[in-house]
Amino acid sequence: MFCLYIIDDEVGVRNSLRQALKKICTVKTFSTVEKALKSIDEEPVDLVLLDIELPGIGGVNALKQLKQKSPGTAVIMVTANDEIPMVVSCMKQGAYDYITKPFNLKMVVRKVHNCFESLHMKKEVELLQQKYFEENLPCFIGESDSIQEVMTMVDSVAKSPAPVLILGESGTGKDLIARTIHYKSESFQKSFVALNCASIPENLIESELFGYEKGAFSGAGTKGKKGQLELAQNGTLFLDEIGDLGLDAQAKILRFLEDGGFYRLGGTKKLFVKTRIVSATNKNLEKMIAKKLFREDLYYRLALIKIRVPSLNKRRKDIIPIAKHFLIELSKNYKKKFNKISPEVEQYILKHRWKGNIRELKNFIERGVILGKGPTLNAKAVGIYKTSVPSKMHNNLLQPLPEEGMDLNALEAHYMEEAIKKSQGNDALAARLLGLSYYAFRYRKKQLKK
Ligand SMILES: Nc1ncnc2c1ncn2[C@@H]1O[C@H](COP(=O)(O)OP(=O)(O)OP(=O)(O)O)[C@@H](O)[C@H]1O
Repeated sequence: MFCLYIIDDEVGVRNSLRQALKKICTVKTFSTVEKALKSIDEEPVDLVLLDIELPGIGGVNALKQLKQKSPGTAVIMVTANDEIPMVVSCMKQGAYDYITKPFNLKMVVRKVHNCFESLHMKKEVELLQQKYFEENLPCFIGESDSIQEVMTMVDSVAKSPAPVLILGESGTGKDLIARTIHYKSESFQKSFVALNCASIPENLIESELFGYEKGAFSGAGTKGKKGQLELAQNGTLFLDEIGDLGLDAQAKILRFLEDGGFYRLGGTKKLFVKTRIVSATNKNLEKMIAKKLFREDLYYRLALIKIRVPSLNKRRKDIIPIAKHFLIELSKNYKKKFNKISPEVEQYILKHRWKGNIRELKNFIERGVILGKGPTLNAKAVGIYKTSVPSKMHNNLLQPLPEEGMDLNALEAHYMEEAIKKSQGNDALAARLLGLSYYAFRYRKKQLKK
């Protein structure tokens, strides 16, 4: 049952309203707003009937205080006929509605009833949105100030249909942020369609984006096909790697952003859809504009709202929470019982430069979960070893630098090859022989082959 507060200094008003409304909700009455504000801590309130002429503080200030303390509470102002400017000001401050004195009690009951209905619908939508969110999105972890700022921005842009451009290095979470924007928007029940512009050959991208009519080109088939823009109708089209979009397709996307219209390939009829465009790239679009590889006018359209996702190395506070989150999630996926990261691995994780950002960190943990036994993720499982070579042995290898200089790369290549031979293809062992982490070794091995 909904809970209603009546705040009015006249006992007669409080009593008559209580009598009229007690059948449809739980009613509490207060003579001052201070008393009501204290009570909110113990019993949250759905709707307040607030007298605009409260002695002392006044209705407008009382409304401000109520909204500050309990932003989700609806407020109906109770007013005498001649206070219309004040009512207008209250509505601007977020009041739901107003009723005028002397009351028509039937009308009061109807207004309160309507308000409860809309609160009920709002709650249902919130629950549904939460369900969609949980079903479609993995958990987003981020404690650092910089990622909190990104999330605040996501919350505020989600509600508008404006295009958003997400910038950041590979693996920083741009895709996840694009999905979050969609599932926090009012069109969360509509489609979220993701198109990776880099993975589609240039000659196919336009038909993929805009669709085609039958017989538009050889191999177009007899039926025609909707493009991703149409499939995301009323929802969101996420254009990942937008920096890889060819100039022809850029021109067509620009036209769509200008008037919401487009043509299917081979089509003569202009089609209109309401699809929100969220795009992302790890490229420097401004440099691409200077080289005439990206249209400046499209850039300004796409980047009406720009979100920059910081690299993991710039938000080191998030590294351990994200690693722990992946450990638990991946442990569940692989039916293992990991629940802890050893101090040695934690130190490594904290010091390592995660060039591949969260994706690289995830792969690192996943490998440990697959190879290790648990419950602790230790150095052996993730393939990080300290050198087992006593340091005095290094001294025997060291020679003074020759006058003519030397080729350090050749020296490294020599010992890399020795270690590969000795370990007979076991990279973890070779890494240990050279005092390198598994990943550092693999990286150098790849460089060796180039
Ligand atoms: N804050 C986060 N919390 C938990 N998981 C995250 C977070 N950010 C990203 N991830 C996960 O990290 C992986 C990489 O993220 P995502 O694919 O969104 O990166 P991206 O920036 O779009 O990469 P690319 O530029 O290569 O497309 C995904 O598995 C994603 O779910």
